[in-house]
Amino acid sequence: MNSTTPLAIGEQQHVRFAEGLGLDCGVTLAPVDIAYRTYGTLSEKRDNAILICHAFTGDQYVAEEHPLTGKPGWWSRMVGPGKPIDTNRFFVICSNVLGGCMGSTGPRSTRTDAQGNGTELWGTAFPPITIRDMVRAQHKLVRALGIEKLFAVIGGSMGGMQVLEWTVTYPQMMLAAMPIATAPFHSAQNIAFNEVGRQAIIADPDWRGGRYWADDVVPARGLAVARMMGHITYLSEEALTRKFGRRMRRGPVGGQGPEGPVSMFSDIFEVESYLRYQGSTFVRRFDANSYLSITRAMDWFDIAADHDGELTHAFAGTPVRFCVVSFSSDWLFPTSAARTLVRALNRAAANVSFVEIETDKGHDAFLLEEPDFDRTVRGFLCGVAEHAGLA
Ligand SMILES: CC(=O)SCCNC(=O)CCNC(=O)[C@H](O)C(C)(C)COP(=O)(O)OP(=O)(O)OC[C@H]1O[C@@H](n2cnc3c(N)ncnc32)[C@H](O)[C@@H]1OP(=O)(O)O
Ligand SMILES: N[C@@H](CCO)C(=O)O
Repeated sequence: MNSTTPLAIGEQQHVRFAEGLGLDCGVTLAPVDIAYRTYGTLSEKRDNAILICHAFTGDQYVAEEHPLTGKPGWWSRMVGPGKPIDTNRFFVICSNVLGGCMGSTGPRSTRTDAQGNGTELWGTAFPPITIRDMVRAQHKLVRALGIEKLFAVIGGSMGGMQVLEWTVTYPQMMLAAMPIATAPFHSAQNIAFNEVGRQAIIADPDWRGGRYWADDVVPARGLAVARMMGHITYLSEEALTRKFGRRMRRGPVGGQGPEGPVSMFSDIFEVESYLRYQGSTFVRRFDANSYLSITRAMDWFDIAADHDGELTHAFAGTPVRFCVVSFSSDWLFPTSAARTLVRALNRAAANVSFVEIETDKGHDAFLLEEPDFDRTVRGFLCGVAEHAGLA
């Protein structure tokens, strides 16, 4: 098969675990639904599966048209026949995270009793979840698909947190790990940004104590502002300058625009218009209570805290092969955080390589065209496959 082979998309999309899932907070969440997509074919030996973990607002539509936005999958560039994560060779799984809003159990799911009856949504009564809870849910899915060992677990940003959690919780269940644009703990600055986003949502009168769905409204303004602020952190000063500089859509205050006098409240600069657009399109595809729940899960993430405060202990004796990737202009999950991780892995005598990609695109560079990054992903997977004797 070659790169023109049509993408083989699996039929399965959804699995329900009636017994539920024990969460870090002590609650058993039941039932638990996991929505997922698969691409490619599982080998007879079941040894070619790659789990892709999505970032904060991503979902399972990694390599196919998104059902709400109509846009290509968020990693269509990376996943497919002949692509760096080659579906001619690998069987790719991607599931919507626990707490998400694209089919997996989350605040927007109906809360059911033991008999499966229910009409109310979870909303803010949804129990607090952690990155480890997300990974436990993925682990159930992987086992339900009949896979005992994953070839690799790969993900960027919050997806990278899940990759790291996989390596410490289920190290025997995976050959390789590729944590991208991530960190072993969420920094004070990142928690601070998340808190601003949460407060923007909560301050919106349409949030209604988290019960907005009961009144058939959404806190659109708060959620859009949260995304606008978050989106700035996903880019870089250089990228914003390159894209927009100080370009204006409308003349100076007091002048005349196409719709009349220019108000100081208009989107005068192109960059403002861009952010407003990013905010408004986000509201159409994401749930505000999921935003609250998932940002908290990220804030709690701290691998060392669960291992006597020593990151090295988390990886002691790990059999996993790591390739850690960072991007030079990423100030949200900077290269320094990746180095902290790599140093701990080295001290644990882990098998680790580290690549910093030179780019001005900021944190979201992992979602964009970056030939060096593509080569890194392809090279690492090919190397591990050869070493493991994968056909
Ligand atoms: C890993 C995961 O799980 S995926 C996570 C979920 N998905 C995302 O986060 C994707 C959403 N994020 C993005 O699209 C990010 O902007 C990026 C950085 C990844 C994409 O970057 P780029 O491809 O360079 O797109 P860019 O940031 O320029 O945005 C383009 C959009 O802005 C619009 N736009 C550009 N300039 C302006 C402007 N001045 N005013 C209004 N709109 C504008 C474009 O029309 C385009 O709209 P479209 O998406 O409807 O086609
Ligand atoms: N832009 C991506 C990455 C953020 O970390 C997202 O929204 O999920």
